Amino acid sequence: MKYFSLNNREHTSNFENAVVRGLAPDKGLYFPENIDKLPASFFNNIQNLDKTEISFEAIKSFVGNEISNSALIDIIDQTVDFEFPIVEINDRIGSLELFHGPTLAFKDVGARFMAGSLGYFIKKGNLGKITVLVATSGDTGGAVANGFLGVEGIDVVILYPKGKVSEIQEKQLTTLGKNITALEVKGTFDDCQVMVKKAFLDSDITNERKLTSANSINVARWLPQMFYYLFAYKQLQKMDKKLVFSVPSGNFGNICAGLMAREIGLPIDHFIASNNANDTITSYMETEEYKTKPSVATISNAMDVGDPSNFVRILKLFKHDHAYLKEKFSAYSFNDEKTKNSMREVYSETGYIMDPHGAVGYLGLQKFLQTNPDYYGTFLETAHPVKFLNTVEEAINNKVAIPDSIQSLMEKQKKSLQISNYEDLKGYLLS
Ligand SMILES: Cc1ncc(COP(=O)(O)O)c(C=O)c1O
Ligand SMILES: N[C@@H](CCOP(=O)(O)O)C(=O)O
Repeated sequence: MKYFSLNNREHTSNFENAVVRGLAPDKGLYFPENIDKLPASFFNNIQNLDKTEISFEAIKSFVGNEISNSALIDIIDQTVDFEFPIVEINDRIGSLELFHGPTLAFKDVGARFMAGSLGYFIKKGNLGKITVLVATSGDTGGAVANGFLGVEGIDVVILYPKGKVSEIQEKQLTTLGKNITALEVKGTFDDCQVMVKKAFLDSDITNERKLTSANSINVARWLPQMFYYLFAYKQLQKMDKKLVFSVPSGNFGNICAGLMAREIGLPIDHFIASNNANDTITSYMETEEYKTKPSVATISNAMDVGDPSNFVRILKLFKHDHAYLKEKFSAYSFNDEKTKNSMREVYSETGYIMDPHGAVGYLGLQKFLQTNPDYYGTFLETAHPVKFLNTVEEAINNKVAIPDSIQSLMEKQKKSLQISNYEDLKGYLLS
């Protein structure tokens, strides 16, 4: 499959090179040249397909013949070896739980698929050592650390904003050691993301080290996030209403993967980007003017993003047609108080515990359904509530059971290096 840079159509790449580079040489995000629709027979037969078969059909045209079918199936098998259930909240709303993987957040899918693909290309070719640079506002870091731990030929360097991730998130990305290094940045997630993108264009660094990204800018991190929308559809196919998904959004990679799943034929009528106080896209939908805003800290910290990377891909998917975008895509923002209230209400009414990100997704869905009675809605529960223990326990006024894996993680020693600016990052990468 051929990809091109969204900054300049002339910059093209195959899948392997897009994965190995992360970002195009002009700093643009890669986008597939062709998007093939899955045949109607795939959806008619979906009840008879398992997770690996569904994922393989969805991704194979994006990979082309660059990974052999049997290797691709192995990578997918290892990527989706946990459950993706939809839990009913009421007769109009379900929660698609994406937190049953090893780091308890939806990022495990993309991180594992990318680790498998990059590992395959390293083994096959003569690529030498690769440094995977990643910026995280909380969950990507842990998932990438876990997915790439011990992968031959890869060093991982994770940048995270100091004091702005939860205690469990920080432990997940700072305690593994081996080929994983965590850099604690004095600043916001957006600062981390800017530094990562700058490093790709810095020839002093790229002459010394081969760099790629494990953020959703990388097609191998972004595209497999389509899988769980298809798994969800398998569970929802029986519904006799139109379907809408509400996606708690920060960097917009997750919702953009859902929109790509729709593009390959998934019959989802509408998508909602549910945001916290970081409302760059909510404002864009009202004004049609894209104005980045400095990110503000919220209780749904992994969505504290002021300049979401993937929105350009969404505009491309909608061919820059604002009227078409508005018909199929809504964006709403909610503050922390509303988020906590919804966690409390849903818990007291149903006993279901939402994490703060899922709660923002729930709020967006609730708002949409108020004026759209002919839909059945699913919100994505993107992380396990235990990852935000204090916030959740305070909101529901009750204790959350802590899994054994988290108990032992909390006893491990955090190891990180402190950096303040780009020069510090450069110094580290050249050292
Ligand atoms: C728990 C959780 N929910 C939602 C998001 C937002 O997802 P995206 O950045 O793909 O919009 C993130 C971070 O990516 C997250 O970690
Ligand atoms: N919320 C993310 C931010 C980075 O998003 P990504 O999908 O582009 O990696 C996080 O948890 O780090």
